[in-house]
Amino acid sequence: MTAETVRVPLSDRSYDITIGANLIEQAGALLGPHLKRSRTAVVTDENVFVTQGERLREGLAASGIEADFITLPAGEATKSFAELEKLTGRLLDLGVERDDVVIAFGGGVIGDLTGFACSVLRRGCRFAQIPTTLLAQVDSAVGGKTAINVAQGKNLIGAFHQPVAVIADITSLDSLPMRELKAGYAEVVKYGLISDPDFFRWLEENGPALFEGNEGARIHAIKKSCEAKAAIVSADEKEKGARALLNLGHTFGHAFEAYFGYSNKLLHGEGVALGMALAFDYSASEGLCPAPDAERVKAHLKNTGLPSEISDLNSEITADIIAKYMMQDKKVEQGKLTLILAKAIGGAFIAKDSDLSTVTAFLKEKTGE
Ligand SMILES: NC(=O)c1ccc[n+]([C@@H]2O[C@H](COP(=O)([O-])OP(=O)(O)OC[C@H]3O[C@@H](n4cnc5c(N)ncnc54)[C@H](O)[C@@H]3O)[C@@H](O)[C@H]2O)c1
Ligand SMILES: O=C(O)C(=O)C[C@@H](O)[C@H](O)[C@H](O)COP(=O)(O)O
Ligand SMILES: [Zn+2]
Repeated sequence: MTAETVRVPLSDRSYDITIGANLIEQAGALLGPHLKRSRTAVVTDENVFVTQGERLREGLAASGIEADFITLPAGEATKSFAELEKLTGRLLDLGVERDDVVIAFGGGVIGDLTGFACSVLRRGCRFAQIPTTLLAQVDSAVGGKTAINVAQGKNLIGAFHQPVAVIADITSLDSLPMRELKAGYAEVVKYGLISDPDFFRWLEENGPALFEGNEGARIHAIKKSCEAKAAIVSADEKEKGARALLNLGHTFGHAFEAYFGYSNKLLHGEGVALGMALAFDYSASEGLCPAPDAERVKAHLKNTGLPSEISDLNSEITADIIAKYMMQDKKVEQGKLTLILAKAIGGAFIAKDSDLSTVTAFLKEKTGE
């Protein structure tokens, strides 16, 4: 099967996303043109190192590139100040230079942390993304948002820093646990819900094939997702406008992730799934979206095994706690919430000046308070 390429056009920061099977074996050939010397640092996590590390070492060595691997703990808690400090120290100890290309090899946690470290290392060094989760292949490896989490909220300390290349090897997904695959799928569904009802319908029909490992279905879903994200990012790199649409479900979802302390009680994609369900329900409750559309969204998430109601979390969270975290969202303007709502499946829009008390009342109904 030949590889597909999606371009992210961003003037002098443009890059290609290469999507296909067995690309890790070709990593040296794909990244070689970006490297100024035949040595690189690879940042990864324990699980990826064990399941995929040797493939990458050999894929680089095949082109004469030597790699120093830095292996971090797996999981969301790694997107922290403490790990950032350790990682930048290790990259400096290795003598990584501004013109070097550090490779982020893993899921969104590794990509976001490594990208952020590279944005500040010697005031900015280059990096490439080799995403190994579905979530990272369809979303986090693309677009240049990098960040760590803090107690106040998700991704609150970060920078925009674009990679020089993205290599999405679908065969890396073969070792990914099903729960992670499903969490990543939530971000795929997001693109259908934002602006592509036909793609949402395709997912309703083909989601199961994707989970069963059908290569064609995986490549199609990843390519469609990357095309959608590339179009939005190239039009609005720094989220001054339309890029906020990519945040569908995130103002709610990030609040739940922060409440659970960035633990594996709730994965990012699971939070996004629940957040999108709430965004559609809230839109319906405000008379903005037909109720059957909200029901259809929730049914698809539920059938996939993703959370679609707050009660699915089995927690003591209250509407006020959710609202407190929501107010830390980066889209807040002059003390007012910005939400991504929908007028239909495929009809998401940006709602500035969203009223916190109306949202809190809606959440109270949802939590049963
Ligand atoms: N920058 C962005 O635009 C953006 C977009 C979406 C999400 N994110 C961020 O991405 C993060 C979530 O990313 P994620 O879902 O990839 O989580 P993750 O990076 O924690 O990876 C999920 C789990 O899968 C394991 N893993 C990864 N690849 C594997 C493989 N091929 N085989 C076996 N195990 C593997 C990891 O070790 C980890 O345990 C969140 O922090 C979220 O905020 C960022
Ligand atoms: O790329 C974007 O823009 C997104 O919003 C993609 C999201 O899926 C991603 O989770 C992002 O990190 C959230 O952005 P944030 O600005 O709310 O932290
Ligand atoms: Zn996300």
